[in-house]
Amino acid sequence: MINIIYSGFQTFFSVMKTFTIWDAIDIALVAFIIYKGIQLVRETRAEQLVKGLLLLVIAYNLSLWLNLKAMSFLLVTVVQFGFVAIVVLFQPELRSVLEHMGSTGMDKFRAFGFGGKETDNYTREAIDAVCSAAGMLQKNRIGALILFERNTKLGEIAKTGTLVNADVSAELVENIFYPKSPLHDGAMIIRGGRIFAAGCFLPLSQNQEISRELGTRHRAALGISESSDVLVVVVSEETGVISLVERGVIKRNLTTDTLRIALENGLLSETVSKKYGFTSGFKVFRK
Ligand SMILES: Nc1ncnc2c1ncn2[C@@H]1O[C@H](COP(=O)(O)OP(=O)(O)OP(=O)(O)O)[C@@H](O)[C@H]1O
Repeated sequence: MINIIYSGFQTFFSVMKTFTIWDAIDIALVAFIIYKGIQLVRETRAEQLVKGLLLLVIAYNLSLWLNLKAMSFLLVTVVQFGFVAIVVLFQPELRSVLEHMGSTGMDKFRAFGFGGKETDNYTREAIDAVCSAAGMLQKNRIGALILFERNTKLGEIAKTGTLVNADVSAELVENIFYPKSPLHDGAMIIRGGRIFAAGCFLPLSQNQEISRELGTRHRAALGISESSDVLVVVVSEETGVISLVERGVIKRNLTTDTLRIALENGLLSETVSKKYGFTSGFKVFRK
């Protein structure tokens, strides 16, 4: 036992002798990438996948160590074919992770004061208009689905509806969602503080854990937020409840004031208040 500990120390010190600053940077970089990877897949369907892959790797190494030839052959084959299957099955998650990486880079760019600010005034006006419209729609039990585009472009989604290209005003938002209006069915997209399109069709979320209380309007909001960095405001026709959806997570029962703060935090390059802690850490409503 003492011999083992002694040889362990010897190996450690011989490695440390050749240890340079570049090795430290190398280790720090790998640790950072692993940490970011865990952050990206946490609380997504991919979390289970990563756990499964880790189990496979452990099982493969065990089978090599125990010299179980048939078992290690089987595991290698599973991993090889499994890789292709993973890319196909988890295409939405992989896409979302890559898009998230891209938008995180963009956020950093904005945080240093480049770009973004010139649209803040339009966005602020759009937030005011949407919050005021949400209050009216809630009062009159009129359903609404409003997307605030951020870094992920929603041009393909806009094509499923009608291009509007108008300044945002509370009256126009209310008008579009008025039940007899031709564009009331579907979602409105706000790009750069202007109404870009309305009557758009969104992909529905396939998440089985979404509460059964939530119908297709809310599922559509969750669906688009799973594959993009959009912020979605939903007003329920049935209950008048105002919700905000971001990255597959829904926050329910907002007031127009808490909605405004959440939107400001999520959309403006200089946020006004972090008081409510939105737009991150939402809890998913489960069954
Ligand atoms: N895929 C979709 N893309 C865009 N809008 C959709 C989509 N599916 C449903 N909607 C909108 O949601 C409306 C139907 O809402 P439904 O009652 O099924 O959902 P809900 O989540 O229960 O909403 P509410 O609480 O407002 O009743 C449709 O009339 C349409 O305007």
